[in-house]
Amino acid sequence: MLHVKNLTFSYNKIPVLKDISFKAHTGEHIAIIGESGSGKSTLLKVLYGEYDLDKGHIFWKDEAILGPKYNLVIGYDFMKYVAQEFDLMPYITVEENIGKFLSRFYPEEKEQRTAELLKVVELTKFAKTKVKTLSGGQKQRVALARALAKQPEIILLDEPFSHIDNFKKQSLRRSVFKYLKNKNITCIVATHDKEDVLGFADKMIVLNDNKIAVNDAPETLYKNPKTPLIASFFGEFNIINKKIVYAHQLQVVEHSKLKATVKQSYFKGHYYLIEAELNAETLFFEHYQNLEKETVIYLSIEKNNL
Ligand SMILES: Nc1ncnc2c1ncn2[C@@H]1O[C@H](COP(=O)(O)OP(=O)(O)OP(=O)(O)O)[C@@H](O)[C@H]1O
Repeated sequence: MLHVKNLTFSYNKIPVLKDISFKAHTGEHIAIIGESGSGKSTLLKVLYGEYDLDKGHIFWKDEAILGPKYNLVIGYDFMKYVAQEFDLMPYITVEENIGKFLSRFYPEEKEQRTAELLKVVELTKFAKTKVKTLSGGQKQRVALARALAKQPEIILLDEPFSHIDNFKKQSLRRSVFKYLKNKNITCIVATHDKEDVLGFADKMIVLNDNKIAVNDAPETLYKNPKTPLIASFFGEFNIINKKIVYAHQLQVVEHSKLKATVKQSYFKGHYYLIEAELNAETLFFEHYQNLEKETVIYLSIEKNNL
């Protein structure tokens, strides 16, 4: 288990992370979310032992994770970290990069393991390609596979699919997260993308104002978003009568107290997102068809429609 206790960290004088405490059990998947600059990447780096803490402790099982003041070499064998900037070896092939840290003394095992990981990151076809000729997304996948090569007990992933196109992203995400679960590898993912969280994360930690605002199951937070920051992670929402109402919870009805005027319709695939004006405030709702500008409509809140 990863145990973070009252962690405070600052680069200079002002703390970027204040009094952070949480646990991650073996095999658990924890997502770290928060606005840009909220300290997600910093938290991962600190967990990896890249910096010394101002206060607090980090433990993996019984071992304290310590920063450079105590460790000549940063990092631990049981932990891998995939940063946003991946430092691969450009002049060797994809499979050589992945196999780099695997023992040469067991060539068959090395080959098998490399093939397994190439499959997980969907790069089998590129095994013999030199890394310098790959795209950003392909390089990101090599970095992931390389981190998994010597199976870690815990992996820290910073925006792991940010460079990967939408065609590949869904299946790759499923493949990588399924692999981590099957191997019981604890995984901490910093992300902006709700698709990395919903359906995969056991817990979601929201960083705000340098602290943990909430730490709970994504489903619980989605169904009962206590703050606009949490709701905004899941999608478009409105504040109506001081309550958070997702855009998809509003329905057009024949008559109601919520009378709005359509200002814009955005095609979103299986629905349209409609921007409307209600009491001089902008409001968003989802509708099955396009609505003409200046159409007057009435809305009702379907609280059960989550
Ligand atoms: N090496 C550094 N030295 C000084 N300040 C830093 C350093 N790295 C980050 N910061 C500051 O720490 C704060 C948190 O940055 P961090 O990169 O952890 O945020 P983030 O939530 O990961 O952001 P993003 O989502 O944009 O990647 C920011 O205010 C940033 O400017």
